[in-house]
Amino acid sequence: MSNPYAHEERVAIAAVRRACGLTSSVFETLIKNETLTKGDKSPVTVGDFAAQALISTILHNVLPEDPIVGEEDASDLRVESGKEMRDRIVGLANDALKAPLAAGDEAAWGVGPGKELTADGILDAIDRGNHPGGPTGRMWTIDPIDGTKGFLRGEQYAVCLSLIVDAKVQVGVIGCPNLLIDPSQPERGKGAIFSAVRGHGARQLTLEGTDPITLRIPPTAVENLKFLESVEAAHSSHSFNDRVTEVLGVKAAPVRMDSQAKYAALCRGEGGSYLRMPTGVGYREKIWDHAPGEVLVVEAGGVVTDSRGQALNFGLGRTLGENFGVIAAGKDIHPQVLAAVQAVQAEPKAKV
Ligand SMILES: Nc1ncnc2c1ncn2[C@@H]1O[C@H](COP(=O)(O)O)[C@@H](OP(=O)(O)O)[C@H]1O
Ligand SMILES: [Mg+2]
Ligand SMILES: [Mg+2]
Ligand SMILES: [Mg+2]
Repeated sequence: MSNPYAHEERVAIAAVRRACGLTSSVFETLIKNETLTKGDKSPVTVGDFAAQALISTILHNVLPEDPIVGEEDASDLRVESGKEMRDRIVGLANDALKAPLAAGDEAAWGVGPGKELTADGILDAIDRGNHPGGPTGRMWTIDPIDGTKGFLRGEQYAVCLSLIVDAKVQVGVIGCPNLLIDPSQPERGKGAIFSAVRGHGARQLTLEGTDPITLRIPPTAVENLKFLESVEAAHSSHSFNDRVTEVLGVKAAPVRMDSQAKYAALCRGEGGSYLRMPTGVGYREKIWDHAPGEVLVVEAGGVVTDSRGQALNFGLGRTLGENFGVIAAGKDIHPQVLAAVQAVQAEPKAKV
């Protein structure tokens, strides 16, 4: 069967690629007062807002009926105190919209020389990401910069976009400007895009859209895996992972990496398993933090569940609901990792 989402995938790759150009150039010039702290104390930069405006504008131009679940909203930018940041974001988003057409782009998508929006147009584009999510219909998720803390440290981050249809992720695209194209050939440089369509495989491309490689998670013995985990101890429990590592007899230390680059790394054979268990503060995982990664891993031959062994539910709204953690791994070892997680949970003093 031919790829039913070929058009959506092409648009998503073009939007993510353009947004990766924006975020890379923002990083070079980011200055201290260009970051806000949100209500949940997490950072958001001019890059996050501008990249969401850019991706949302392209989606709206190409697929105007599709709702968008975006991480950011423009309320802090609409007030007088937000003027300086607003002006900078409008400039950045318009520079990215106006940038020359790259391979795969079409002027009809509202990009290329001469394509600019007013400040209100940019703020409205950000706020089109206000869809509440839910169990039915089509919707896109945008995480314009996933791993904002990694972005600010100059480490890993990812531009993440997915199409969910009736609660199932059908298309996932993850752009990783700081990830090596090929870890075994560092001289090839950094910048990769990962893309998957349900039932139609997972691929890696360069940021320019060249050199496609099909992704397959290679089989690995459980004792040889290296868990992938967040850098930020507040985002998932490092001590829980340490206990799972002991229970499984895994020798290697975990690999810490920000953002959904972890899902991408897993797909090309790095690590073997991504474990994200809650820290116990009642945080609910957001759908945009997992939707593209889920379809990517499944299409690369892996399995993604929570700690009950159930599939993640993308139909509950903007979050995944009550937090039972996330376990992603190759098909062959997922059952063993899941069993070890459940064994650690059952220990009298589970270090969750
Ligand atoms: N207490 C918490 N527990 C789990 N995830 C959290 C969290 N606080 C924030 N996050 C999410 O963790 C994401 C980053 O994950 P990672 O640690 O894998 O890089 C953040 O995405 P953003 O950076 O897009 O805000 C944010 O949505
Ligand atoms: Mg954030
Ligand atoms: Mg995120
Ligand atoms: Mg983000």
